[in-house]
Amino acid sequence: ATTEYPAVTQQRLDDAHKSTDWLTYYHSYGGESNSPATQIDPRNVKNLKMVWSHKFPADLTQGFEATPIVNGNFMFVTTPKDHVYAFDATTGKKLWSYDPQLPQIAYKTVCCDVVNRGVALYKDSLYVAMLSGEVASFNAQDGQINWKKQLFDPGIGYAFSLAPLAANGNIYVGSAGGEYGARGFIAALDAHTGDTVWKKYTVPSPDEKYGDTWPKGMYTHSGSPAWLTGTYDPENQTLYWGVGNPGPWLAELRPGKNLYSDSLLAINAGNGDIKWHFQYTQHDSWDYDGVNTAIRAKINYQGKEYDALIHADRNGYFIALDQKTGKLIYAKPFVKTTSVLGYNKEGESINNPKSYPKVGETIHTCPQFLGGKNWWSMAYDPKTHIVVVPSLHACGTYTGSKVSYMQGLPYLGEGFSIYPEPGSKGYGEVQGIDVNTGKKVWGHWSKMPWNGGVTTTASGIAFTGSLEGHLYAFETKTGKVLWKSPKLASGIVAQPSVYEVDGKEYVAILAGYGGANPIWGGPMATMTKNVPRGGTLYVFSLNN
Ligand SMILES: O=C(O)c1cc(C(=O)O)c2c(n1)C(=O)C(=O)c1cc(C(=O)O)[nH]c1-2
Ligand SMILES: [Ca+2]
Repeated sequence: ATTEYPAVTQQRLDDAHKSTDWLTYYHSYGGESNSPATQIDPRNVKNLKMVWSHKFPADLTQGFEATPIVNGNFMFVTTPKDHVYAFDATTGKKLWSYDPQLPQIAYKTVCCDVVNRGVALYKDSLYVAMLSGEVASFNAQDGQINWKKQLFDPGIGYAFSLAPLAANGNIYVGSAGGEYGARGFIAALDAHTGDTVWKKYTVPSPDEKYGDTWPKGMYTHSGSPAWLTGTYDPENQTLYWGVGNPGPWLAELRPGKNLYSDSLLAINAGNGDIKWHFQYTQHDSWDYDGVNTAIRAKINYQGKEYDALIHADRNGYFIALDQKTGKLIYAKPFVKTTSVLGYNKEGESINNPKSYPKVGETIHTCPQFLGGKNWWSMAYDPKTHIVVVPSLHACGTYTGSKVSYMQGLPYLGEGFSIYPEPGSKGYGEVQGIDVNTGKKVWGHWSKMPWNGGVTTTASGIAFTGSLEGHLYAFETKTGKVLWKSPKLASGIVAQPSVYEVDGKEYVAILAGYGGANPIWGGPMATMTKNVPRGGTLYVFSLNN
């Protein structure tokens, strides 16, 4: 029976890493995507059975990318085109749903499918950011709208694709639009009223610090979006938020380091001030968005303890940074890397001059633009100090072309193609990486790309789904396949969530192939053309 909605207090969010709910995008503020649940363990996981499923309207044929968010026995998911659904997490009974019926213009400047990655919860409310530029607050219990705010006009270059982050009375969002030259921003809205508390552009204006890392006048159409949810340290109220690719893609048109493109920002959550930055890729010409999650982790590297941030970058490096200073601890390639050759003592990327395309010229480099890993959440199990990373082994060509900025139109100046990384056993590899060394300890290969996010549990399991449509349970420590679900109705590009209600543990996953790969993947997309489309939510549990 559906009960009263339990308020998501700040205390519950601060303690979310210890919770068997799934209250926030990465389960916890630290970004671990690691549940303390242990009822499903490596021995009994083979007995998992589907307990309920929900098929979404058949006209939603795009990518289902949301992580199911669970509070008590309420589960919330979003679908392509920003529909919101609330279910009873134990029975699948639909409690309420909302279709914003976005106008066509809302889909105009969306680079990589009309996706939504999920909701944020705070107190009695639920928050969604939409492709149209709206951020909306709902009563989580019944779906009544509290407020709606428009942060930008649809169709001019911006979109929201991310799940918002809730902390200390604020709702944090970041913009997409790197492929349209839309100058990126991160904003804090008052959770109660929706009023903007602060808004910070990711590219400084000429009079601000680092404004001189761009040619004069370019900052107004500089890309550098912030399209994935950041992580957070509640103790010193610092956000760790990634910034995407600079615009246009063709670096030749914008001499300089182009800060803060492809960087991690440590941000004062109260006022938006930048405490430090680390630029993963300077002067990017390959769409190596630096938005991928930076997980807070205690590591021991070469005999020294660090409060670190660990991150698998699009540029192919697995990176550990010092949380306090943003200084580089290590950077180790996890796929073949020929654009960025390494990092110097100052922590600057050393870029291969031969990997820069010029107008009318073609270069080959690795990884290609979707990166060694795209936005797909990795999961970190502190007990084994292993992080499980969905990686992509692909290289490609880039050809430079002339481009000028036009509001609302693509701003690339490059054409591109994709081919398999020479010598690799497929496009996809789920990797177990020991954060104390930065080195791979196991790999599970697949011919097709692996675009599913990962969730680990305290019992030593890593759950993640394949494009073939199977949810897998790997042993976190060894990569051994412990269980594989029957083939689901579509391929998986979302992250599972794990939760308990009334002492029973469940695993939830959205199947519904889509996202960037089928749109931009060329031959890599062609090999996935038989993956059926359409979204279904599946929930598994032990039959006891
Ligand atoms: O620069 C940007 O603003 C931006 C936004 C997004 C997005 O919002 O989904 C993607 C990308 N870039 C991108 O480069 C990319 O590879 C990508 C993949 C996906 C996806 O959902 O599968 N989104 C995006
Ligand atoms: Ca991009």
